[in-house]
Amino acid sequence: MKGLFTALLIPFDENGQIKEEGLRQVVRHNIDVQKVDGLYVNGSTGENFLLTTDQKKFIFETVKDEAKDSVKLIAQVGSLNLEEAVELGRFATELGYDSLSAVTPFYYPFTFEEIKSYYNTIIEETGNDMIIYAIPALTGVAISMEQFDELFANEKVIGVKYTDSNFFALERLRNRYPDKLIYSGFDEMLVYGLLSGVDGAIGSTYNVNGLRSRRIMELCEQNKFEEAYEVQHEANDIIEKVLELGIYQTLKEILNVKGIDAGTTKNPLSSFDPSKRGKVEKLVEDFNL
Ligand SMILES: CC(=O)N[C@@H]([C@@H](O)[C@H](O)[C@H](O)CO)[C@@H](O)CC(=O)C(=O)O
Repeated sequence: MKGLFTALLIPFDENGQIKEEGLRQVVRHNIDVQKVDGLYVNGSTGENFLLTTDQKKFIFETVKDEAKDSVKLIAQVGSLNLEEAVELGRFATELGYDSLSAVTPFYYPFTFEEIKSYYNTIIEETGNDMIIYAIPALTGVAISMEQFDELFANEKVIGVKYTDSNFFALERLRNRYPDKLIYSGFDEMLVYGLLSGVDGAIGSTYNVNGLRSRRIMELCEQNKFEEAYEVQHEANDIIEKVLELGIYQTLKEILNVKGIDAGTTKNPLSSFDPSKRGKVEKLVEDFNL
């Protein structure tokens, strides 16, 4: 379960329906061209929180059918509706997903006891492993070291997708839990995560920049940190432009420019502004995406 995982983009049509053939093309592109080690399915990048339960299930099913056992598969099942999270967890587990993941419950000011109960319920009801999806910037939920102690006390909690810029906390977590899986969640900080000893990375830009990101990982493994940092600079030139133009819209447009049917985003997310297509074509050319 170590290595480079793409947070999968999901192609939608103008009516918000999933484009199955496009989804299969995006899966194949990640496996065959970006050569990732795994896919993180129905995460933020997959616009998960805009979908119906049936759409989430269709995605789990289609991705598994296309990927088979060629890469590791993590199913993000987090939901404010715990019954839905359990239903999705059972469904993905029966499909053979290697682990579940779930975002910390958000919106309401949940206590840590409520958050812990949420994770333990999903694990008890599914029997699968769990990777905590911690993203304080979007959920407002920060997990303390002591709280990680309690979550990691459940041996089925195998790790955390650490999407935060607190590298002191990351270093302390790595030091405290050498046997748990820690994934870097911010692609623009991949090299710092690797320096902190993460076991892998999960991110959106690997849909289009997986090969360059793998290079950063390889250089860090070889202790060639200056060279790794140079490649991170290139990756961040791409990420800066992608963020400026709209992250998910632009990542999909890069794939569309390359002839992969990545469709569009789902309402209420706005679709890509076609007047900016020239900027995307230049990005693809300049960085050999
Ligand atoms: C909010 C968001 O999209 N975060 C991305 C990052 O890959 C992010 O897009 C990237 O670092 C650019 O900021 C991932 O952490 C999200 C992720 O793994 C997911 O799709 O669940």
